[in-house]
Amino acid sequence: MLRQFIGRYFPNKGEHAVTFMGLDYAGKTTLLYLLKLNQIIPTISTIGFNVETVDVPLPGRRRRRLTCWDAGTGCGIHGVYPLLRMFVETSAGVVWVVDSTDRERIDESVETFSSLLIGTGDEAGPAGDDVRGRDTRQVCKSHLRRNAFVYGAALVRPDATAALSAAFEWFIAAIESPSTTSTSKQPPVNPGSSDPLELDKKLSAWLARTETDTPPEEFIAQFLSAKLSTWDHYTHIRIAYAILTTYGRQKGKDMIFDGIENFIARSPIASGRTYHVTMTYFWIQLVHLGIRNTPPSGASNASEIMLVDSVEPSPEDFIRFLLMNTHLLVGNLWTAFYSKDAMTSPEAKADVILPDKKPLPNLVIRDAISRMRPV
Ligand SMILES: Nc1nc2c(ncn2[C@@H]2O[C@H](COP(=O)(O)OP(=O)(O)OP(=O)(O)O)[C@@H](O)[C@H]2O)c(=O)[nH]1
Ligand SMILES: [Mg+2]
Repeated sequence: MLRQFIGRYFPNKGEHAVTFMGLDYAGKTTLLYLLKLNQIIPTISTIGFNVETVDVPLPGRRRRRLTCWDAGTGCGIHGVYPLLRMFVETSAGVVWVVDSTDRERIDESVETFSSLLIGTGDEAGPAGDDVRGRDTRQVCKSHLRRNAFVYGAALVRPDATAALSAAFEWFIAAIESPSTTSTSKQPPVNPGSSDPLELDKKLSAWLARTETDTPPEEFIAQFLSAKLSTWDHYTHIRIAYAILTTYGRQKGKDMIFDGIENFIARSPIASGRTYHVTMTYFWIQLVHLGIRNTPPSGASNASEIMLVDSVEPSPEDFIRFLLMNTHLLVGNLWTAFYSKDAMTSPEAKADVILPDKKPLPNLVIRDAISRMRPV
């Protein structure tokens, strides 16, 4: 089902779709925009995906077009990456980015790579081993089980393109070789990690619901008059999406706060629920970020749209928004930012409190990038 939806909502012109994955701060977004814009741009931790069509360099000044899905870890890697494994299924290949200067986390990167993509977390990294004296490339190589290769590149150096050319030449040959295409479509599932199958089912169920949803205006009217027939996580995400894309953040935010309080007070299907101001704020913030990060439909590829200033998706772009922001399926996503004690406190219920674990992101990289042009 995911494959069909991606094909329909992110159509391409025959180029391969590939996924960039890796630990937080590994350099995925830096790599993506170096390929796209030929410059190092300031990044913030990515939430959801950045999707860009880029012409990757190959030796001899040749180029090859790929659609790259840069999978952000801004909401914590372990809650969201099991779900991303499903996106691997729709990808021709995966670029796993490792920060080779971060010796302390090489093992963690290798273990995460193994457990998510190879499905063998137990036999994965050399846990407890001291990798600091060893070559990063050797550590990574010794754990590769599939058709994979380790390339090194200092992205910030002027000769980065030469290193990337060699890497992408190997990568494209690998994803086009018949022996890899059959296995790459069947990512193994690691039963030990956090419910990938549950998230898989949930995503399929959400996508199926989009096909029978009432139109956005009718849906908003039902919400405001407390007449919706469902009151679950999907409905909440859709309320925030529909209202923010229709009314904008300033007006929409208050409509959502007031509407949810009203709904809980009046609708029998919400009886027993309590209105929670910080939780409502958290989801408004995350949905708003997702909206800002989703290129609207109507252009032939994401890269054309992202370079157009102030174009935002419409209520009809909800499916594209869901596909690019799958972290929103995770109901306890707030635990990456708030401790349980903070979120369940009376103060958090009555008023917005700030996260006590890490700040909510308030800036989207696309805003900065939309002011740049490829060079
Ligand atoms: N010196 C150096 N810095 C790099 C290189 N690649 C990335 N960085 C820096 O590393 C930091 C994190 O890079 P990002 O590209 O945001 O990392 P990411 O993998 O997208 O991280 P998440 O979105 O949190 O998953 C940024 O400050 C980059 O400028 C590199 O090759 N050399
Ligand atoms: Mg990123």
